[in-house]
Amino acid sequence: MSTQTATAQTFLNYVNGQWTASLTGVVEASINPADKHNPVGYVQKSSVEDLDQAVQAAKNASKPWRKLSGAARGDYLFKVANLIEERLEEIAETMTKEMGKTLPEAKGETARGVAILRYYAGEGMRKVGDVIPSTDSSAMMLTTRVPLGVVGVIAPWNFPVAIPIWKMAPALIYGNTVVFKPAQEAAVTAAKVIECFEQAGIPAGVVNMVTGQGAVIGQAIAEHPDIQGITFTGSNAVGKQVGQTALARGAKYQLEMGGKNPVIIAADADLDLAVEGTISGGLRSTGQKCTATSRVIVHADVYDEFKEKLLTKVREIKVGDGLEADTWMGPCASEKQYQTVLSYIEQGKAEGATLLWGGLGPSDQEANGFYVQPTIFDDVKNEMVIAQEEIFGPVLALIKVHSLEEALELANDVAFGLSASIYTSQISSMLSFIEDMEAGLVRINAETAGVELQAPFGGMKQSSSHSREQGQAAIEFFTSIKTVFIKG
Ligand SMILES: NC(=O)C1=CN([C@@H]2O[C@H](COP(=O)(O)OP(=O)(O)OC[C@H]3O[C@@H](n4cnc5c(N)ncnc54)[C@H](OP(=O)(O)O)[C@@H]3O)[C@@H](O)[C@H]2O)C=CC1
Ligand SMILES: O=C(O)CCC(=O)C(=O)O
Repeated sequence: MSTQTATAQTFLNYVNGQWTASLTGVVEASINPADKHNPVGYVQKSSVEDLDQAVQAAKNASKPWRKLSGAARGDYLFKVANLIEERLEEIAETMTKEMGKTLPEAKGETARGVAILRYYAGEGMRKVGDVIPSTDSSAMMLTTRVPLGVVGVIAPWNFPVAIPIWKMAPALIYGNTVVFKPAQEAAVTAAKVIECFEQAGIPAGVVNMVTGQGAVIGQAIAEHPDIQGITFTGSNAVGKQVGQTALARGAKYQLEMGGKNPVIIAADADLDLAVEGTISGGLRSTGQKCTATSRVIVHADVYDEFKEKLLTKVREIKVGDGLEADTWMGPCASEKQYQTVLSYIEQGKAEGATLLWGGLGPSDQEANGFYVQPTIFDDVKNEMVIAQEEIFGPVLALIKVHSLEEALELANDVAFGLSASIYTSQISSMLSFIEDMEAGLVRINAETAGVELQAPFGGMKQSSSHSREQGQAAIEFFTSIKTVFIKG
């Protein structure tokens, strides 16, 4: 699994049931964004040859795994869930050190991973098909489902436990084997999750992990002729490339990408609740959620009051190392993310938006970590870049409107359609919002983030490839329907 050096551990790939060093012999440091001079660990910078070995192992393991009963596959997932639960504190602490979210958030996410595993373990005992009347009265017609074969999982760093699990658990329960490429940024956390699969005794080759650069390992997954399905979460640019590569060779693919999620604050909203939801939706995890609130569309009648209440609460936010008990918001996950956020803040100022609060890293911590203060822009116009592009940082853009119709028009006037929320007490406004909002997840009097594992999750427009993950919806991606006609 790992070797100890004087400073930090080195984590290996997991291929065919063995912890294996990359053929390249090259490792990369995984940086702690709150303490950039102390790596959390070293991970393999693998080559396409390493990936080929993992795919071969997954291919070899495919038939025996597919032949197991769903209940037997479920038993393995229950064991993995128990092992992650036993190591919850350690895994969550690694996550906080590796990508910066606060320890309570990391613990919550790890517990969510456990719950997802248990949910899909149970799926092994649920129905997979229907009986459909045939026009031939002496025949029987039914549907069953078969796995795709080998599934490639390309995961981001922002939910390093939950996202890989919500892709791997359904892949496995429906009989697929897996080659997992975590984000290099969060590969130590990923290795600890994979250790739990190993400890659960999952057969060799059923789950494999290869770390390395996205442009090398991720691209090779998209291109590999022995990978039949690819599930991806990350940026739009990379997602579309993965989708096009998969389509060109006839592989199935699923993409979950960006968002530019609005919250609408109606004139009749409970403003305290709306402030709470805007802060939690926009700034938790340092705004690094695809479901994070980034546009705050407020009715003119309550604009000033809402703004004052929001400012009062945002001023109280303590930014710091996510391991410290009094920290509310951790650093950006990486230097790249930090630079991206700062450049969007500069762009907002240059475009003429008014910087109400934040905009800089707290100076005493800056030298050691990638900190950005929670940031609020006022006087934002929908055509500004900060109102159109995903920032993936703790930046809120306030936009004033004069009616619900105008709010909905602006809310929909972006390329994305992942999540959206409204704060209102009027049923008619709720109904208009549900009907007219172009988003895969619409939430009333609740923040834009916060996905429940048993419900379908995915976006409209540029936010996804239009499939859905999680809950019962996952079966649609991870299986193919086979229609069976039996004539006696
Ligand atoms: N929807 C979401 O939840 C997420 C959205 N994003 C958005 O993307 C922006 C950039 O973040 P970033 O981490 O660079 O996102 P990426 O899309 O680059 O990364 C997501 C995953 O794809 C891999 N990858 C990178 N390049 C390729 C490629 N050519 N082919 C296949 N896989 C590849 C990455 O590997 P590696 O990182 O190891 O190189 C990682 O595992 C963020 O600012 C945010 O806007 C980012 C993360 C999650
Ligand atoms: O809001 C959530 O709970 C999930 C967010 C998510 O899926 C993501 O950021 O990729």
